[in-house]
Amino acid sequence: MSSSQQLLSAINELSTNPEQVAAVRETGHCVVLAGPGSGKTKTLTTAMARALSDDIIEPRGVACITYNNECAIELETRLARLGIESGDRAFIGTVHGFALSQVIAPYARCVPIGLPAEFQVATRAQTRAAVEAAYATAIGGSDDPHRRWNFASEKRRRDVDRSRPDWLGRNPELAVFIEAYENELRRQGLIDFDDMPLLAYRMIKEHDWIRDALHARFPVLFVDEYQDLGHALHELVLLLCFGGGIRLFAVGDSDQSIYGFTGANPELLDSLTQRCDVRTIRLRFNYRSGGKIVRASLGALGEERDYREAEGAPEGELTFWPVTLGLDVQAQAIADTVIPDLEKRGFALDEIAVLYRAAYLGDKIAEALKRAGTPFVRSDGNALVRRSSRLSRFIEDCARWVVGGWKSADPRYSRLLQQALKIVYGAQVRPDEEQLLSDQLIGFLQATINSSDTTHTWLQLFDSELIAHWRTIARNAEQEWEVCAEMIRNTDPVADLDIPLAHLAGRLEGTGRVNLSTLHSAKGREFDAVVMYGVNASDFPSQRDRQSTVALREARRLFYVGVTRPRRELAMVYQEHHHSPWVKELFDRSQK
Ligand SMILES: Nc1ncnc2c1ncn2[C@@H]1O[C@H](COP(=O)(O)OP(=O)(O)OP(=O)(O)O)[C@@H](O)[C@H]1O
Repeated sequence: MSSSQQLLSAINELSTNPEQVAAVRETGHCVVLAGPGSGKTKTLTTAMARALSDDIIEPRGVACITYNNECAIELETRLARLGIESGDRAFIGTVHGFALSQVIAPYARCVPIGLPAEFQVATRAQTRAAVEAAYATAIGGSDDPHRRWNFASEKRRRDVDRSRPDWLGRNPELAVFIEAYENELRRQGLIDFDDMPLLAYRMIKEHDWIRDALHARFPVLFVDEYQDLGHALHELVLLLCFGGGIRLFAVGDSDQSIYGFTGANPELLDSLTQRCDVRTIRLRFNYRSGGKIVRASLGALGEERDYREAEGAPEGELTFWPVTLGLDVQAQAIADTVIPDLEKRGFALDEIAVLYRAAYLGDKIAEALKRAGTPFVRSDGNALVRRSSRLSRFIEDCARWVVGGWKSADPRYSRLLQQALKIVYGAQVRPDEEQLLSDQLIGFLQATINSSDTTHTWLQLFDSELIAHWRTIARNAEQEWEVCAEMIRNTDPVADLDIPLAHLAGRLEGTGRVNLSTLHSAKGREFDAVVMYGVNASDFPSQRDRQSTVALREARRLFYVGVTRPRRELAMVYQEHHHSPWVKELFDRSQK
């Protein structure tokens, strides 16, 4: 199908929902507000395809910013289905990636911001040392510099525009600490992660021509998951869109804001809807879940919203699994009883997800599933393939290509090459660079097709044949090359961790794999059945959540994100007579 046919068919799929169609056709600033499963991402990707096809003439394009690499990869996959490849005319990435590759890297040497041409991104050890040095010069005393830096960091993320009175007016000592820290980094030709949007903001604000250059390249800016992006992105949006002529298309849901600890603030999204130059469109239908699950989710949130299931949608099912003891026994019950029960009722393993709050709980479930002989794939901090790392996902895709994907074009080689180019070069690539990288990649992949290597050996080859060279030529300062070394360590055969390459590639004969994920990583995803693990009174909310109203509200939103992931069935697993108070609220509301 050609890309214009793909676009027509995507618009057609939305035709029963006039609000979605209106959003896709909007040509002014537009904010789409809606609950889970209402098609926000689908609307955004279709609007992006339409803008590229109808409104924007080549070589101009669009930029699309989202919260993290995981969301960016998901968007790229959805856009590829509409015939749009990231890189051609579309930037798709995080706000840090945008700041670095579209503003700092191309323009830093043209303006005086104190960065050498060959600046580097500081390592964790370098940032810690800079905090200690800055503390000694700016504050002194016997306090723990890092504890104090937590407060400074919060101020740094919030007070983006330092020409405003708040910068020195509110907690001036922290302002001095921050400036000393940044000077320390600059002295060594370094920037840190939080510097990226801040420096980009300053460069655009102080130099109109940079803003105009961005406008010329990207006349429309798309933002997904706006509620999770912090003050820096919001200030950039105000500068570029309301001061610089770029059109804004943003989607979000304040009820799903779960990144408060990184500086996200759902009020920033709400503030956009107060503007008279922005059209706000609200979507009401939940296309994902059955009516019972939609009602239960409102009980989980603890607030009323005007959301409902799509017409004719089946009710869906809620099941409750009280287990006599704590988390270990609950994990075993999931592996021995809950998942086999779902399987017996026709749910495919790869359409089942077990969700939990932290990676150590993933370890418990993983152990229990191993004992039960059930295959699984993890997306949490202890996963072999980190979903939030582009390099890690690329390595997994290469494994899929080698283990049969080369025959079925799943994944396509051209997509692998695009991924490699983005990882190594970030933005612009010369044709000779592309050719060289392609030769290396295809050479390695073809040489390892059908080899009998295990994952560990194959990763070692990947590291020595590709990564070793790529890290010497890379222009993408954001890259985490150590991810491959970490994967090699995590498949160490001496510790009995090695697995067949087909396992890494997710190509095991005859069966899919259960998804294990933290609630944070489950954001934006959907499954036929979701098992919520450890919904105990002491965990939802935890002692820590109870310490402030803000933390309690965020914990509740996190619970809500989990509850809104299933299409057909939601299973709650908890300790008998010790369930979370939210379980009862959810059950009561589902009955109405
Ligand atoms: N108009 C529509 N008709 C039928 N299905 C739709 C429509 N819009 C979206 N969907 C489907 O609904 C599901 C949820 O869509 P999508 O992931 O875009 O929602 P979302 O609002 O981004 O969800 P969340 O905020 O929970 O991540 C997807 O399976 C999508 O294909």
